[in-house]
Amino acid sequence: MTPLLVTAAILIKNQKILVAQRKHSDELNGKWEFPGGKVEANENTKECLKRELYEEFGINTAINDYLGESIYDYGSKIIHLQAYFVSHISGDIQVRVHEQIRWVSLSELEGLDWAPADVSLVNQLRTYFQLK
Ligand SMILES: Nc1nc2c([nH]c(=O)n2[C@@H]2O[C@H](COP(=O)(O)OP(=O)(O)OP(=O)(O)O)[C@@H](O)[C@H]2O)c(=O)[nH]1
Repeated sequence: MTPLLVTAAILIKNQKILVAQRKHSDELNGKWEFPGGKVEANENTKECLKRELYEEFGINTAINDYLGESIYDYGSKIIHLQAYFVSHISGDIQVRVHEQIRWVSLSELEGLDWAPADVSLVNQLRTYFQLK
């Protein structure tokens, strides 16, 4: 099975990280994730992330450093997540596709019910900021 390439945004403001909860109707039923989505045929990962953040929240962003990746086998599909640090450039956040969003501190990340593929990214983020 070919892994699906999916991007994820680490958007930090006032030392809080933006996290988003998938809809309860969704396949990952209310799990928390870093916003982003599937890379389309005509774009690279950074272009994908900018597009997804505009579609999901109506915001313009700049895509910065690469954090890392997580490859997770859900059984029916394999997700290859690639995460980047992102800056919010303009536009007020409108929650268009998620159940809700939250701004959480690094230490609060661990208490959320994450999509399984994201657990490794959360750990990488904590390591990046040397919380482990
Ligand atoms: N965006 C995003 N997707 C994730 C994360 N973790 C994770 O397992 N996924 C999975 O990766 C896939 C990406 O789906 P998506 O629904 O966000 O992407 P999309 O907007 O391009 O999809 P669509 O066009 O089908 O609505 C889903 O299967 C989702 O369950 C994450 O942190 N962010």
